[in-house]
Amino acid sequence: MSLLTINNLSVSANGAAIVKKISFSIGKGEWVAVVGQSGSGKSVTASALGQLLGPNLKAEGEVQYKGDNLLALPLKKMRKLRGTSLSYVFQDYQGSFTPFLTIGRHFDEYQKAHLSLSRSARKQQAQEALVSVGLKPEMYSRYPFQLSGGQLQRVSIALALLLRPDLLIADEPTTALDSISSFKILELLSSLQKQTGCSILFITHDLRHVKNYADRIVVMKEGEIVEQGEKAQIMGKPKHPYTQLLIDAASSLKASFPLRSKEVAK
Ligand SMILES: Nc1ncnc2c1ncn2[C@@H]1O[C@H](COP(=O)(O)OP(=O)(O)OP(=O)(O)O)[C@@H](O)[C@H]1O
Repeated sequence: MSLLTINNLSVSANGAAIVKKISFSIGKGEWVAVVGQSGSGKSVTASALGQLLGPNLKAEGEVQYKGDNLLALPLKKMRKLRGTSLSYVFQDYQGSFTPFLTIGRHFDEYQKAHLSLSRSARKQQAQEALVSVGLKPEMYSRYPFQLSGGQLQRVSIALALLLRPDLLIADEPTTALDSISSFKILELLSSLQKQTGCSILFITHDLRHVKNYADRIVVMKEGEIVEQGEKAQIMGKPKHPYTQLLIDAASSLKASFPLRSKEVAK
């Protein structure tokens, strides 16, 4: 069953097309990966879904979610949906944190905006969320600069999933991390997806990040979808030469993917 359906989505900057009439859907509980090289329009597509485009960008088309076209939703309603229905994790996790606020304060601000819980219930919920992403509850009192990149990205994921959204949009969440931390984040997302049943829209330029996790793959090039389908078909029998190029690039990079979980100490 489809959770979100994108129909002829286009994004333009001052009349110049960046994303060109793309259509794909995300099923309930499905992990859909959007792959393509830098500049192919992946992030712009992800941002368009939650009305997060820069002021000079214009989106057209339809993004159907539970009977609404997200592109046409009044901003107030869209703000309510962000976090509760669709949530984001970004590559630039550092930028999502205010340096002089503790991790606990970040949770607190978010909880106060969306929930009506007592102070102690908020703290308990936040600490449980930290534990759910493999962090110690004591991290609650730390400042962002006292955490590693991988730990901070885990906090971003805990925050993004706090309100149990239907869809997590993960825009290159591992790009700024070393390969072992990246692997751990991918494993974490996979296990959280199983626990919560959320769908994941995973944006990446690196097909190695896709092969263990995605159900379906959408390949973008210069703002267009050149191919989409089940992972086995795309990886095993790509139809488009560009997809083959991405596969070749991924297999020529002898990095530490895929590692087995037990080889990676926590
Ligand atoms: N606000 C903007 N104004 C004008 N052009 C933009 C804007 N944001 C993005 N672009 C352009 O749109 C194109 C697609 O950008 P996008 O960030 O979606 O690429 P991407 O596939 O996510 O690349 P990467 O993997 O490097 O993040 C690029 O050519 C980019 O320069």
